Amino acid sequence: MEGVDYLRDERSKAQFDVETMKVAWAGSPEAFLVCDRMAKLVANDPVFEKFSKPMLGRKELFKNTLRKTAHAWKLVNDLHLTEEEAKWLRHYIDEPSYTDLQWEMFVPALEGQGTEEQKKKWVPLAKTMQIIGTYAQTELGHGSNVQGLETTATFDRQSDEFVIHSPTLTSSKWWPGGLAKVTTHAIVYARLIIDGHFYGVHGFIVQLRSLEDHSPLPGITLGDIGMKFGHGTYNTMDNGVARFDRVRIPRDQMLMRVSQVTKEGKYMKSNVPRQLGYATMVSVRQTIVSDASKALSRAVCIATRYSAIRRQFGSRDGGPETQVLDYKTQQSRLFPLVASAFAFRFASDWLKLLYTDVKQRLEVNDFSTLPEVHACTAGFKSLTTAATAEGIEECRKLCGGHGYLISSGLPELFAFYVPACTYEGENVVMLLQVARFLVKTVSDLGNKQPVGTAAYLGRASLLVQKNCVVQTAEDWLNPIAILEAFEARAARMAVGCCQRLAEFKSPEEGFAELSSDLAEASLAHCQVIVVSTFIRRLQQDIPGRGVKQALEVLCNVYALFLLHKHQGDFLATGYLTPKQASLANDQLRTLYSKVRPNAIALVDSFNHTDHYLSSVLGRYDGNVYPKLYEAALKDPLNDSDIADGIHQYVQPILKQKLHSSKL
Ligand SMILES: CC/C=C\C/C=C\C/C=C\C/C=C/C(=O)SCCNC(=O)CCNC(=O)[C@H](O)C(C)(C)COP(=O)(O)OP(=O)(O)OC[C@H]1O[C@@H](n2cnc3c(N)ncnc32)[C@H](O)[C@@H]1OP(=O)(O)O
Ligand SMILES: Cc1cc2nc3c(=O)[nH]c(=O)nc-3n(C[C@H](O)[C@H](O)[C@H](O)COP(=O)(O)OP(=O)(O)OC[C@H]3O[C@@H](n4cnc5c(N)ncnc54)[C@H](O)[C@@H]3O)c2cc1C
Repeated sequence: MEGVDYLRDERSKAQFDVETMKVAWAGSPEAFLVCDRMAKLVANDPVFEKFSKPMLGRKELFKNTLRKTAHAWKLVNDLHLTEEEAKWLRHYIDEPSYTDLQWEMFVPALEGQGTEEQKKKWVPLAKTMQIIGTYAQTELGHGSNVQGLETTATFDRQSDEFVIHSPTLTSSKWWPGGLAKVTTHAIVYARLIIDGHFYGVHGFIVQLRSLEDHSPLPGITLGDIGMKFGHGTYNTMDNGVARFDRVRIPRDQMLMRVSQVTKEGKYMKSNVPRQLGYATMVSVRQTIVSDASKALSRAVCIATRYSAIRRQFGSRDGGPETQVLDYKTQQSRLFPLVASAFAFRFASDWLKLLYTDVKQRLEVNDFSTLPEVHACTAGFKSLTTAATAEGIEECRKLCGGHGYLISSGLPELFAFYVPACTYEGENVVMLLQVARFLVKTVSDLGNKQPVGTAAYLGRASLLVQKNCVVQTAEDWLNPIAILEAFEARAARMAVGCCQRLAEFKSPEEGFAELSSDLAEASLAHCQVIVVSTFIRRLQQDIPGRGVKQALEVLCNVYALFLLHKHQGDFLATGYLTPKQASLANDQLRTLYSKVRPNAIALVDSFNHTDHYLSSVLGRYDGNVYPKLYEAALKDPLNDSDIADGIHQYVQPILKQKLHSSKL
């Protein structure tokens, strides 16, 4: 049999209806149709070809992306695509570009932090791409500590302008996407100074380049920050540096939803919290969670298909060898990642609802749920990006040596993905934000009953006393048992940290000293929410033959895999006995056997095109070896039998006269 037959055979074993699972993955029939249409539009358009990318130099990579982005914008207009469709189009083109910043950060920052008047002026310009903007917050010297930014915006009462200035080398804006060569405008975050007084960091709309000839405006120095990790992925993007030498902008270009500066130079605070200035980051963190499920689904699709084709050992009497997918070790590394992709997908759907709700509330100045939403977006961002980055690397290893080839699609996916652990809030820094929320919630338990995602902490006194009642491996299939185990572990970790915090001279000192434990407690809290979201999703109506059952198996795999991975926490906090932890692992092994017949169908449900996967190993048709060979032959080194440099550098060595008899 060939790879093609192996996958056909695997598909015939599926115990659920793949077409309905595709809809469950996409979120709704409508969402499925949009994704499917956009994926095919990109896959069938030769402009979006990407197999030649690994061979391109930096300048060609960048220009190639400009060309694709221009073509995409033409399609958006010619085909009258909606914003949602255009977002999917960008996603499937699969190349970081300035438009990511334009649509994911510049427009949301204008919409979220601008006044009605500002939005009326700037948003239409941005949405029609008459201006192209980026989000210029991070500096050479500070990224995580936003309040530590050094760029200044000094109000000049006489001219009714702000003077944007970079006073030090470390105040240079550093990293913003598109800043180096493309963007005409930026939201520049700077310390506001009026009459020598500092009023904190605010966003300012600054024009960077002439709209006539694209040259930097006077006083502005722009450049690229250099090549980044990997080759053809983030180097398509011109992440940039900007320095401002007393650049003047009109007063009405300070984003004034949160606070205003009057013509007279009076600083006025609205009745909105200053954290609203961070709202764009909350919005993007939410998108990043959704992107995690997409990136992980892509990696596991490649690794699962290839694992069904790859055979090693186990041949008897000349019969076929064992598919590596049948090895329990392969399953125990791969299936939890398949389950995680689904878990993150459902978590991101739920987070989107939470975010939509807070957005509506913020519009009518209801800020009550902002701390919880901030904690959730920050925590989920951290949990999902860390797990996805690790998961992609695991998938590379699951593909053995071939996983290291660029043609496997995995090295470039990894290089593209890993910065997600850093941008939009470094992952550990984000967990510490969750920790602040947890400590506040637990410390306030006597006065205030927690709600929403923290509601379980309201039962903390009970959860720290109760013990797990599981007696058999089957008991671990009960969602109530699973959820209580996660809640008890998280509550015990949070309460334990709070008790120890009280032993320090000051809360700040305690927080700093216990920050590792607090980050672990935060992760445990986020896992409660992801697991409970998966469980709740399964309580909804899920149509299609066997779809719900297949998802139930994955939900249990996800939860019990986490329980096994973190069993140290579960045991140390005393909720579980070693016997119960071991029963969970027994159940996990049984669950892997249930995933096995559905493995290929599950990854088919992601509906990824071969173009999107850009992987010879993950091809839908399974024709791996001939195509791997074909891809190798296309390498420029194979253009001739005698490569450049052989005559010059190798032959002289081969033909040398040896002088020493010892050699
Ligand atoms: C690929 C995916 C999708 C889109 C792609 C788009 C673009 C392409 C890819 C990458 C682009 C990348 C862009 C960027 O990276 S932009 C730069 C992002 N930078 C950061 O994320 C900086 C992280 N740092 C911070 O957010 C803050 O400095 C930090 C939260 C760490 C600290 O804030 P602060 O200095 O104000 O101090 P605190 O005293 O800790 O906070 C006060 C108070 O406010 C609460 N808080 C903080 N942040 C928020 C928020 N966002 N919303 C609501 N509330 C917030 C905080 O918890 C404190 O509360 P309390 O404890 O009650 O006092
Ligand atoms: C590909 C990419 C694209 C980007 N795009 C943009 C963009 O468009 N616009 C923009 O403004 N920025 C952008 N950034 C910058 C990005 O937002 C920052 O790099 C990020 O916020 C992390 O900040 P930092 O680099 O200062 O890291 P640091 O904060 O210096 O982190 C270094 C280490 O210190 C630790 N650390 C920091 N603070 C604490 C603390 N309080 N407690 C414990 N540990 C701590 C971190 O955990 C980390 O291990 C981008 C970055 C990348 C990689």
